[in-house]
Amino acid sequence: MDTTHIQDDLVEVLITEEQIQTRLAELAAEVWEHYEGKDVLLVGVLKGAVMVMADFMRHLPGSAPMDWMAVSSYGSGTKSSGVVRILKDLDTDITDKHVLIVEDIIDSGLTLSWIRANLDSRSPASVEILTLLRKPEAAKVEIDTRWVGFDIANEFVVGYGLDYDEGYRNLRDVATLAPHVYS
Ligand SMILES: O=P(O)(O)OC[C@H]1O[C@H](OP(=O)(O)OP(=O)(O)O)[C@H](O)[C@@H]1O
Ligand code: HPA
Ligand SMILES: [Mg+2]
Repeated sequence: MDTTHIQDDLVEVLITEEQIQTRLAELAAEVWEHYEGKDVLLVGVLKGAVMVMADFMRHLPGSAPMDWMAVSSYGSGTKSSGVVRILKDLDTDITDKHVLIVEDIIDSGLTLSWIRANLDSRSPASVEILTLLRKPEAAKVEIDTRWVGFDIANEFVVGYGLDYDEGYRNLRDVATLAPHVYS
């Protein structure tokens, strides 16, 4: 394990742990109201969405199942390759189910637009998207996203599940990474 202190590799905290929790609680209330009387399956996208899923679902007032897909498009760099690979598929048959995709970030949008098309092809009752972060200036494709936690500037961020080269996911806040780390 790297024993350098994580804070030394950061430029600035953009969103604090407290801000994240407050926003996730608001979103959970909206989502619960939206699906009133319906069963919804939460689909997380590994690995980045682990923290969002864990905290978001605990703000829901009632029970909801979760499932996971693992895809990768970023590898070890800071730019999306645009080539999405399924590393792990859902365990659940989503035919006729209401699906809510839970994501950490929409950057270029390439990953989610691919996932959404893939899930749509399985004849679910509905598919909606919730993302903690979105970078409007980085969008390469438009994505219909019903719930967004925070719109952020077009900078590479880490923490709260988001990695650079698999590191920094355990940072509790969302922060910008110092260029010395990746240049
Ligand atoms: O909108 P995009 O430009 O496609 O980028 C967003 C995707 O990139 C990251 O995943 P990554 O491929 O790094 O996998 P990870 O979640 O395991 O870190 C992130 O978690 C999103 O899934
Ligand atoms: O800004 C980012 N940080 C970490 N992972 C990412 N995947 C897409 N954008 C980002
Ligand atoms: Mg990543």
